[in-house]
Amino acid sequence: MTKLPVRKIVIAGNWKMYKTQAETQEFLRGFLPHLEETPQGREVILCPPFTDLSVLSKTLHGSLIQLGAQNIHWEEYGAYTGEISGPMLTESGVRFVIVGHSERRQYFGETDATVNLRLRTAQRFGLTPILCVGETKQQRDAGETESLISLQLDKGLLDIDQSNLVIAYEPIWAIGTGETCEAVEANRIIGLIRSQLSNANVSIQYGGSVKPNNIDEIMAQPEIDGVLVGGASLEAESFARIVNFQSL
Ligand SMILES: O=C(CO)COP(=O)(O)O
Repeated sequence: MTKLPVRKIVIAGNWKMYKTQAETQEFLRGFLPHLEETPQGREVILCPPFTDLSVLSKTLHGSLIQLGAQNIHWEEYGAYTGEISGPMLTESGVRFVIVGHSERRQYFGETDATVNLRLRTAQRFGLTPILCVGETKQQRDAGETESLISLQLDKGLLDIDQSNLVIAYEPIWAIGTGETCEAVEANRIIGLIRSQLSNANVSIQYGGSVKPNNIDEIMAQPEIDGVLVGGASLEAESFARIVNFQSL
């Protein structure tokens, strides 16, 4: 199957809880020159900690990079210590927001229901949510991968506009472990995810130990439209190699 041109290539760096503002400036000095070689039509997104957003939005103005956030609360404002709202993000130049990352589900009590609320709110404020789904090693070994992901999609995507959405398949056992899901297997799961969507043109990423040495093979898969990168997005040279992947 050939990739339809309407499915955008979306490459995002999830910086998690890494990089001060000074470290962010340093990263940009090394990274930005590489974007001159980036082929047209690739969406490049950086999702830094909140404190880096305004620095980045000033520096990145006019560049190819779009800004993403790592969380959004479902209320516009209120007594929600530690949370951040849609208007705060859009004011900082944010266009995308990661929702339902496995680290939020695992450590911060995120459920499919709260994921759905956050997705709705992101869209309400004109942001494009990146919904993360994926199974643990235990669930994979028990043969539950397909049913678990199907449930995450069913509940997460309730009443969500699929024309303004990115999905990331991130098998939890492949995150930060150096153990990548085989490209062919990631392609299979992403195909299954697509078959459950009402809009077949949603861009679907793979995430989990994406590195310069496996990016070309991953992006050669027909169902995979991009990547969500953790560790390898923190270093300018390695993220540049990923963004400038070569088509096989
Ligand atoms: O969680 C991830 C991106 O959201 C993946 O992290 P790693 O690339 O470090 O495995």
